[in-house]
Amino acid sequence: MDYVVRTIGLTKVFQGKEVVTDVNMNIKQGEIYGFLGPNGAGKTTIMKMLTNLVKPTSGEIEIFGEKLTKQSYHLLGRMGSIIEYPVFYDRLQARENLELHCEYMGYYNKKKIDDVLELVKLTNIDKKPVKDFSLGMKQRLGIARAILTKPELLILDEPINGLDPVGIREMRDVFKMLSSEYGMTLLVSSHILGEMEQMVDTIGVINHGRLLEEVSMQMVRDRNTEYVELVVNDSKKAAFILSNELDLANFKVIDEHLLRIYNLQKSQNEITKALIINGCMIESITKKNSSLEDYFISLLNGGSLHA
Ligand SMILES: Nc1ncnc2c1ncn2[C@@H]1O[C@H](COP(=O)(O)OP(=O)(O)OP(=O)(O)O)[C@@H](O)[C@H]1O
Repeated sequence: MDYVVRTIGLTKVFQGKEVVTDVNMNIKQGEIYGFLGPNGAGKTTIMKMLTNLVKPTSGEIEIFGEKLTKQSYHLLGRMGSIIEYPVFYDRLQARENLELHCEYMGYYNKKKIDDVLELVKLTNIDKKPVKDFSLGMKQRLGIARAILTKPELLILDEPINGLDPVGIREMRDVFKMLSSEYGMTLLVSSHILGEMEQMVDTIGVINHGRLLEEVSMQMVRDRNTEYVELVVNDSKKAAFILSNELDLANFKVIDEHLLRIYNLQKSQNEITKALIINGCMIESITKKNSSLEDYFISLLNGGSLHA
């Protein structure tokens, strides 16, 4: 397996406080890797270590198979990033900011500037200084700048912060396109699960500086089974009917009124009928999906992701 990023025991201590602890993360070539965790979990600090903005206290970082050191300018040149808020020359226009970035990076191709502006859907911006941009527009401009030199690895800290739902969808499409068409590898952080779940291939869940889980999104989806929720007057009685009359075994009594039936092999009609005939009163019967949110929240020990 080719990994674009690997960290081994990555740890950071700020003023005696450990904010990143023994993180071993693995980002595969060409994937979109999502970093999920509440504010203050340590996402930004890890991203800063990956881009040499912060020095690790201990542990190692490998990027493109090479160990990252203070002198790794050649590795940094193959990366693009926005960490925390993108900073621009506020009184200049978007295009002027991008031209300056090209010069700074030793890269000049005016055609590319139009391409990236179009890609992030920043239009009708001529003559407007960046200081008049909305937060969403600044995010788009930041992404345009980060992809201008076609990096192989793109690191984006909360890139969809400040975007409206349409903007979020557009950015998601841009990220997917960068990964599928340009083979770019992306590391994207967010504290909102809903933003991540439709976009990433692998998710790394981080809390209190620890990587709690690194798992493919497909595996997470497979784990989330559908079930039928039954609200009845007497769940013990209902359980008896389900197993004796309908031969069902895969259900769970949650409390005295609530049951969940997994891997349903009978129709809801059959269940309702059997329960009623046998004298059990049904208040409701609903098909449900145990949400991804439940899964991640249980992972974070009941702590809310929306800090
Ligand atoms: N330069 C610093 N000096 C001291 N403490 C710091 C420094 N930078 C970050 N921290 C602390 O490290 C912890 C992790 O912060 P970090 O910004 O990495 O979290 P995060 O998951 O990115 O959250 P956010 O989304 O709020 O940026 C926080 O408790 C923060 O206060």
